[in-house]
Amino acid sequence: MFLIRLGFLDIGWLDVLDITLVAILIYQIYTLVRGSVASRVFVGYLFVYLFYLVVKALGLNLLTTILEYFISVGALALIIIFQQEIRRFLLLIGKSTNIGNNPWIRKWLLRQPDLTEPTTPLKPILDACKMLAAEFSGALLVIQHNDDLTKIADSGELLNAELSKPLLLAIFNQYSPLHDGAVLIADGHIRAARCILPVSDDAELPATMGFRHRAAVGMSEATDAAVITISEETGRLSLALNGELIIGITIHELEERLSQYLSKPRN
Ligand SMILES: Nc1ncnc2c1ncn2[C@@H]1O[C@H](COP(=O)(O)OP(=O)(O)OP(=O)(O)O)[C@@H](O)[C@H]1O
Repeated sequence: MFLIRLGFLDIGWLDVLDITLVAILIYQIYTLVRGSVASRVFVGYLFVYLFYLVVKALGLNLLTTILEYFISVGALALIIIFQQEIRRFLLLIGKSTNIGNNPWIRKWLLRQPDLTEPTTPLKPILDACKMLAAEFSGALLVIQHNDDLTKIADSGELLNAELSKPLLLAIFNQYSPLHDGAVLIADGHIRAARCILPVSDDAELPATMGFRHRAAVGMSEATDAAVITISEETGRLSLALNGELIIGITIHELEERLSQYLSKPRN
């Protein structure tokens, strides 16, 4: 059944639905890559594709073949260039469709057990953060969740020490040889210090945010770890989760968010 007839074009309900869905998809991709270097690549690729459609419609066979080859190789290149954006996009979909995160649904519909306390005790971390923030000591703390962070640990100095507030304070003391970079915490242990984290190229981060904060966001984009930063300049605490940075979080809020985020199902 046709909805509109535009000259030789018959547009039906399905075509309208198709065009709307493609428009929403392109808009979502655009908002994800907006501001980054990848956005220029995205717009460039879109233009090449539109040019290809015109060339094909005109019946220019040689140019169509060349562009087809370019577009198919380009699709592979796009996946590599947009790694971070694709990951963010899938995480977003995964998060918004993960009904299993709702405690009521977990318990009564999925018949899954309750959530346990995080495997890493939060008290030493929170106490250390409070003190470091009060002293304006810069710090970067990565708390492992489910993803394997061996590569990150290997980029720094392996410690495998019991997690404690005094040890965290000693590491982030400005005279400590371990204070630069990030500390990696997993299963109640400080696995490593001086770790190097991936840096985010998110153009929407405030210009005042330096590399410590960009590294926190980058790490939370690339993995499911929770990352805490303490600013050396302002003493402000921030928390990065799934690529989002919560700037100027209070200790109380930090505790709530961490214990909720790091809780795992009881076996
Ligand atoms: N990629 C990274 N991985 C791990 N640590 C990093 C990384 N980039 C920066 N850092 C740490 O952050 C420290 C401070 O960096 P910078 O001053 O650029 O950050 P900032 O976000 O402005 O933080 P602050 O508010 O504390 O100044 C560096 O000395 C280093 O210890």
